[in-house]
Amino acid sequence: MCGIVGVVSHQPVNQLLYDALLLLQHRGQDAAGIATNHSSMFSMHKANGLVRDVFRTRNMRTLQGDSGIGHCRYPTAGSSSEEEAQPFYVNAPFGITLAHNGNLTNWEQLKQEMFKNDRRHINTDSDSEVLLNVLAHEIQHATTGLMLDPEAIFKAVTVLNRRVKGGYAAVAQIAGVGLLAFRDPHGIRPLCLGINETEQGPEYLIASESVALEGMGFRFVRDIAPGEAIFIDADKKLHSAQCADNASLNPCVFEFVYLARPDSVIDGASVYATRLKMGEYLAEKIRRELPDVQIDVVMPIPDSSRPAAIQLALALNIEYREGFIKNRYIGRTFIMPGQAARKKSVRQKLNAIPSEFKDKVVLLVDDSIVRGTTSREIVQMAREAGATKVIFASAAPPVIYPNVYGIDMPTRDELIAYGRSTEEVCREITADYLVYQDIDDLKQAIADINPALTSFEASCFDGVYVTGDVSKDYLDRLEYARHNPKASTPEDTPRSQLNLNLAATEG
Ligand SMILES: O=P(O)(O)OC[C@H]1O[C@H](OP(=O)(O)OP(=O)(O)O)[C@H](O)[C@@H]1O
Ligand SMILES: NC(=O)CC[C@H](N)C(=O)O
Repeated sequence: MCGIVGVVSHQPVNQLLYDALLLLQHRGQDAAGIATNHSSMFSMHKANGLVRDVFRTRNMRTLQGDSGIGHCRYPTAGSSSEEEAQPFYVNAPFGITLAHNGNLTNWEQLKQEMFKNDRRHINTDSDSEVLLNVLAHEIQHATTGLMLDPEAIFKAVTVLNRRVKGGYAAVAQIAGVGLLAFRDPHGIRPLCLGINETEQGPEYLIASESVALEGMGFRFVRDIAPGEAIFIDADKKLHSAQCADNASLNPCVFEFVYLARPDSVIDGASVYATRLKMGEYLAEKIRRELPDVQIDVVMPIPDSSRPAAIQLALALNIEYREGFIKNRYIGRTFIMPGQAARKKSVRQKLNAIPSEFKDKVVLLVDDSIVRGTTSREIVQMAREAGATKVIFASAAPPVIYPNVYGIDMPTRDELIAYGRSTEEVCREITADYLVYQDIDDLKQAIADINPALTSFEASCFDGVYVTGDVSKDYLDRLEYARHNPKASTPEDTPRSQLNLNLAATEG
């Protein structure tokens, strides 16, 4: 779940892209990058770090042009090395830069195809570099001569959508030609379009979340449809086309649970409103499951669980208090690479106010329990602060399957609920009671806000992979690669493993 942004303006766009990335920082804290286009030249700067640390004035000065793209990264494929920071660039055809949010499930197979059939060299283990090369190859094929019209671009995206599997929302810029944005045919990752009417004509901003449009003074126009591509040409004229054979909307439920900012609206549903609803449904379950437990106070684990906790307290008519204070200078711990960094950060990030806990039965509400790093520490901290009983409630169901579409939960053994009953997880996190949201209630909480949303990508909870290419073998291989990082590149992967992968992705 990286943050992506693309803009076509009448003014220099460097500051606008920087500010938009700051608004998307919660989607990726590992690396950031901007590429701008000035006539037929690109300028690019990218590095590991937060947006505010990556760009210095001298870098900003070099980012010239009135259109460009930006990215903040949370790695899902490859590594967190600087070479894999985005945007990526290829020089042929025309010169293209690309920024991608999501994860391709067949990137290794595509990488091999690119090399063997298309003679394209891919220099990293990033699936996003593969996506760019597929796009470049298909644009090359769809074009004759030096003219590149919207029809050829949409044809290229149509073929790309047939070749590429997984979750992807992308913005790409073709040097001197225009800005392209596209969303995968299952509509897993979000992408929306905004407009700013000026005296010189309209300006367009495309971003992962609506918060980036509003924050930059653009008016939200609409979400980009699954399988749709939008192209804004050099004259700033917008073209759009459906580029998928069988498009269907299956937004990722984890965007609503945790990833997105609450003030964003994704696919017609306010993230904040869906989190309130999650709190309501969770309250009903607590009422059913713990009818005899006298709870004194409801507390959120800041930040993401706050709306659910507020509404839950209201529904149960229990006092809502903030017992944990978050250090606002520590980033989001779930999206940090490495378990050691995550563990250390929980206590640095959250501190308890003892008077709020002393001699109380507290109900702690979190948006989700993934590895259990946060909940384990938090329950202990609540007890140390004087709570007599600690009840833990999760606004999302148990996470038991890996996510392969852009959230870094790749191996089952990292997930605390994998292979454990609710009682066993409760024991692991040392809580007195543990209540998880039901999956149907989670989906309903989102559908209550936008009834047009009838299907979701909820694989980490229900094991249903909407792209249809993720088999048990595939997941086994992913785990093997995760546990044996040296063997994770196709060149180093044992032959048998590679065959397994190709069979899994073809099947
Ligand atoms: O079970 P775990 O693996 O610990 O993951 C779940 C936790 O991680 C997130 O917190 P984070 O600090 O990332 O973000 P937040 O401030 O937005 O809640 C989330 O809100 C949970 O508290
Ligand atoms: N979280 C994401 O969207 C990651 C994008 C891409 N797969 C990467 O690892 O850079």
